[in-house]
Amino acid sequence: MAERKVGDICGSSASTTSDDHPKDTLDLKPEDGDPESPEAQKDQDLKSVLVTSVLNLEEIDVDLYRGTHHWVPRTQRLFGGQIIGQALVAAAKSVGDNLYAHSLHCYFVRAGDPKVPVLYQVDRIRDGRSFTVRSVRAIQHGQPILICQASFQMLQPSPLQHQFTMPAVPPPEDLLTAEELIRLYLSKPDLAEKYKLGLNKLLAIEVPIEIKPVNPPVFYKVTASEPKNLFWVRARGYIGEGNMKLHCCVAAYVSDFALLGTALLPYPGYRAQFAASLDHAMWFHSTFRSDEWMLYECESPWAGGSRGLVQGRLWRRDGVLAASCSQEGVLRVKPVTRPSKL
Ligand SMILES: CC(C)(COP(=O)(O)OP(=O)(O)OC[C@H]1O[C@@H](n2cnc3c(N)ncnc32)[C@H](O)[C@@H]1OP(=O)(O)O)[C@@H](O)C(=O)NCCC(=O)NCCSC(=O)CCC(=O)O
Repeated sequence: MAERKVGDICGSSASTTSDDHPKDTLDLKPEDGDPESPEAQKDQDLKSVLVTSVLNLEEIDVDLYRGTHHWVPRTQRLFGGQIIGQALVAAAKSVGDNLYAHSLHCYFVRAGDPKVPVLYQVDRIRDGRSFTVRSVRAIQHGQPILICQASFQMLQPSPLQHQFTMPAVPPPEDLLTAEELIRLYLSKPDLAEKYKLGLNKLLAIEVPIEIKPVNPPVFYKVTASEPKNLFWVRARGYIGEGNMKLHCCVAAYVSDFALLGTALLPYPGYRAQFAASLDHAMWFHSTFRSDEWMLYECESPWAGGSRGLVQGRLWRRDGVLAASCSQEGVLRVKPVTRPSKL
């Protein structure tokens, strides 16, 4: 598959500036303009696999694209965030540079099969004066696995602007990554053998996202907590200024990671026997860089009927609310059996 510049993956480009009004820029150019320069090559080497692989769809026909997989959860059903991110890439292909993704709504209707690619069929629902809407069916074995609607808007500033306040948390520089935490636990001399296997399996997972939990879990120590979680997240590797639509696609991928588990936090006596996202909705509020640390604030306001509702807010480091998401998932649990103390 030919290497593509960041700018053309979503078919348009708009710089991700810190102000609220991204300026149109040309497609991403290596800093010194010489694509063969060591700096550009370094960027190319460091470029996030999310950009070079996961979100880099192959065009099969008009409004028909094919996506491949990079990382698959141990459940061996496709990661929901991958399907959402690829669907948004497909939707954005036929949307102009002057329009920005502002929301998406999806249903996961069948489990994705990691053994075959995913086809994305785009339906151009409407191109309005200010808003443009696309509908996308993610298809495998001739059946939809995801149905998604995405809406894009022209920039239309307004005097009505407000947001919640970003939670006060330590900066990412003061925290450890998930990998560093696992290595720290593995270094404990008294760690039971049975835990080492599980932790090493976690280390081996090549998730294209870096995560720094704000309140690091104490592995294998089961205590109930509120259904709330905070962690710093960013795409692994370099994406660069590039294309705001692409950063929204990466954020869509990131937003589904570790979100549903928030609903399980109050129930340490249970473990998920069957858990899967049923739907996912997302709203994009301002420009941001998905390859820079962002605070992901997750909470679950409700659970019941073998389902859990979880909500997330992605914050820029400067306190600007970048995106919000909501998701309901099926949560079928069973009691955790612990070895008897006797
Ligand atoms: C949600 C479902 C499963 C609903 O379909 P159905 O109604 O036909 O299925 P169902 O009757 O609910 O049964 C689904 C599975 O649950 C099992 N099942 C049924 N009742 C159960 C119970 N009381 N306790 C435990 N398991 C039970 C069934 O045996 C079946 O397992 P078997 O299938 O083994 O027979 C489907 O719409 C679907 O798969 N949608 C896609 C969900 C998805 O893939 N989301 C994104 C990935 S999830 C994600 O990304 C989260 C992150 C991550 O995965 O890490």
